[in-house]
Amino acid sequence: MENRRIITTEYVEEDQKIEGGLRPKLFSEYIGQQKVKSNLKVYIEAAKNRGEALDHVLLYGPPGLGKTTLAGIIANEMGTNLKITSGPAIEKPGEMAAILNNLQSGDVLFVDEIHRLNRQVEEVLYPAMEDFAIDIVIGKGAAARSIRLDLPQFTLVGATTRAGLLTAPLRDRFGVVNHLEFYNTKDLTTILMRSAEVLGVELEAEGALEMARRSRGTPRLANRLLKRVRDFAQVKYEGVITKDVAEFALDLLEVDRLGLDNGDRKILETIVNKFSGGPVGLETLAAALGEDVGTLEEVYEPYLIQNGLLQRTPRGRIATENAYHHLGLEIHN
Ligand SMILES: Nc1ncnc2c1ncn2[C@@H]1O[C@H](COP(=O)(O)OP(=O)(O)OP(=O)(O)O)[C@@H](O)[C@H]1O
Repeated sequence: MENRRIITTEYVEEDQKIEGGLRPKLFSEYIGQQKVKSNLKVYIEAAKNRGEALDHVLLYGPPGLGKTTLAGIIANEMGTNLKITSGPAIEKPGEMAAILNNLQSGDVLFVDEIHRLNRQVEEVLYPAMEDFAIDIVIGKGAAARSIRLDLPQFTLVGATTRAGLLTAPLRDRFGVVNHLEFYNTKDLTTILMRSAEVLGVELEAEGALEMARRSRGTPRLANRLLKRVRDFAQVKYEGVITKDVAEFALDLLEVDRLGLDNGDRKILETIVNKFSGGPVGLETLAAALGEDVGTLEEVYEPYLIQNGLLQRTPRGRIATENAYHHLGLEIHN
């Protein structure tokens, strides 16, 4: 789909420049997600009191909601180190064994996109998570034997866009499972005000509110929009982001009042125009859009569903009445 660069909630290169300094390091700086925070605080406190590593944590939810950030906070609050890797980056069981073997006592190992680990690599994790040990096979054929290597206590923090994508044996080994939700406008406004302060941008409350509304519940996107609108304000409006500047810039970027971009609207329009409003199966819809099924389901749909624009039914996807209103279309039954 065209024009995905700004609105995509997935990590893109330009985020690297802005995210470093903005990433909260402690719970006190991490805005929103109250349930997740208070849940984790209790477990961290208890683990610290027992002098043990924190139980393994699974974080799931759409991209850009702060899973990596939370893993860093967990390590900071536990007073340990964070090691970061991802499912697709580890191809061989030996690579996973080496990573585990290099951990220090209490370390937090963050595995992003953990559902994308291949089966053999995943199997290395089972004894590591359960008994803090790895089994290494030495020799071949009839002479092969397995030796067990002890590991220090560590905490695995796994992140995935959908918990349902994990195999049952892996999912069962997480003691703490947390779902990250889209942020509300108030929390996003606070995040934007904080980011503006860190970046030294003059942002008026109304401007922040306008951007928050259009950030599709996602801090990563809020920060990216802030940077785009800041550039705009610098060139045209003496650097101050007012409500008018925010509105003008976001309209220009074709991010609408619900935070939808051309790509989102195209999904809804396709259901309406090509499939009479649905129901249409996910794969048929993906083919009609020329989009990957997984991306459609994990990245685009959650926000459209959350906003009552799209419904998932057993017979397929349906564009809701709200979607017709939002697109300015009439419903033909
Ligand atoms: N609760 C929060 N408060 C303030 N800023 C936040 C919060 N959550 C995330 N952010 C900001 O959003 C950016 C993106 O967060 P992060 O990289 O942790 O997302 P993620 O869920 O790990 O995404 P992905 O799974 O796609 O890697 C961070 O750099 C941070 O600046």
